Amino acid sequence: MEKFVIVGGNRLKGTIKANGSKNASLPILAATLLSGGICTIQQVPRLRDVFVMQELLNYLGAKTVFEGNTMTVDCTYVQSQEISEDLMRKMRASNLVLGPLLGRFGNVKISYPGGCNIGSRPMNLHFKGLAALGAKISERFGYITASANQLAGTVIHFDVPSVGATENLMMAGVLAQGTTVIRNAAKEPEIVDLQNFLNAMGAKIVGAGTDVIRIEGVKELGSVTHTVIPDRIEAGTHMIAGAITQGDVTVANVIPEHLDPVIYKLREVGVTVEVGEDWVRVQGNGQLKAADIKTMPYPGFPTDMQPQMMALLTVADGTSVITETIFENRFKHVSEFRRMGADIYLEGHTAVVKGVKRLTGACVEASDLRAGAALILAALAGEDGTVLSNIEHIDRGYERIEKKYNALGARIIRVNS
Ligand SMILES: CC(=O)N[C@H]1[C@@H](OP(=O)(O)OP(=O)(O)OC[C@H]2O[C@@H](n3ccc(=O)[nH]c3=O)[C@H](O)[C@@H]2O)O[C@H](CO)[C@@H](O)[C@@H]1O
Ligand SMILES: C=C(OP(=O)(O)O)C(=O)O
Repeated sequence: MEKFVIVGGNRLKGTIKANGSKNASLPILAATLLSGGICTIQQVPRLRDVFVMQELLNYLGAKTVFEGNTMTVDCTYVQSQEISEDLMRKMRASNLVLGPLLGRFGNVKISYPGGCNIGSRPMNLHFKGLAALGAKISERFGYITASANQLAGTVIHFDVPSVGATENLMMAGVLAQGTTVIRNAAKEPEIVDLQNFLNAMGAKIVGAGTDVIRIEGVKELGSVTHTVIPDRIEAGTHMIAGAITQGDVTVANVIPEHLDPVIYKLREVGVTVEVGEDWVRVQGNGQLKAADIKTMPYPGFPTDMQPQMMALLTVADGTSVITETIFENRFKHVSEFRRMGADIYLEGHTAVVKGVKRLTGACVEASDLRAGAALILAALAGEDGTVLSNIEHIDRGYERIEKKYNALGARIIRVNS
């Protein structure tokens, strides 16, 4: 098992480049299953979840080549529409093959996906939407079977805006007969990227980025080359690395608008943030001030940045209130922060964080991807050394994060023990 040994106390300085977005790459790679040709996807991050998606595509009969950050996917000869439980359990985003396989082949059998333990993460909205398009859905022994001779467009209204359900429904709707309308759709930038990818393949979708998405069904989809958008969550994590170490960090390869919720919150906390065309620069200004946060669907403050922002607020002057509204179990990092000397009171969906002068080193565990990233940030600002275990969670979403931070002056060693 690998661990990180982190020596805190160094100010991070310099430029760090964000990779392509994990959460945009995964649905786009799943969407290649809809193509009768070869798709070339650029700026794909080399992450554990992406490798799992590649394994999934190969398992289904696709031919994939992943060189550098470009993945070529040929789904011409995809045959299988049934996926083993072992493979499905490797990540949450494996559920994104449901829509495209059903749309193209009219038949799919998968088990429930795995993924980070941050909440119950049901799939009822995916199933309700697909059933509204005419699919017959059944569940038996943990397996879900969906079938339809021909999906037919209709109006779907989500109870809550779900990113994954919006993506699955878009991918199922592109080859459906007639028009599919998704109301109360999720508005995340990764959904806009998926729309752009599908449209470049020949789909007719408008409205991604708003809460109404309209899809005119087409007969087939072709080949395309597409560049994935930069990862706003990775970029936001690096911004906090600059802020929490009172450093001076420029994050390159970003779409600043996607970072607005983080930029405005960091300014409220007293951090200087300069915004360029495709970069942001973060400078620590001495004292950090408390601020309240409520996670919300985009363009609200992202739940995927909540643990990292909590790390920053543990050392801010005053009391911050953090409310998690998206996932009911996304506070597992709190007990680990406490081991590092943080003063946090937890009640239900709310964490009350009283800032302390400094965190101390400790032996802590990453319970999930962003909790792990947040513990790195806390350790960078802490006194002494921290040993962080379960770092395989972090490798799901960050490509060699220790290498990037060490280039800015951090001291993080990956050890095997
Ligand atoms: C690969 C990927 O893109 N993952 C992101 C995606 O996850 P994911 O797509 O799984 O998250 P959703 O947007 O679906 O979840 C949002 C909320 O909807 C609920 N829900 C969802 C589906 C459903 O059928 N029924 C239901 O009730 C969930 O429990 C949650 O409370 O969006 C989340 C919310 O921004 C992010 O944290 C994840 O990083
Ligand atoms: C929760 C996340 O991812 P996933 O939905 O793939 O578990 C995340 O990226 O923070």
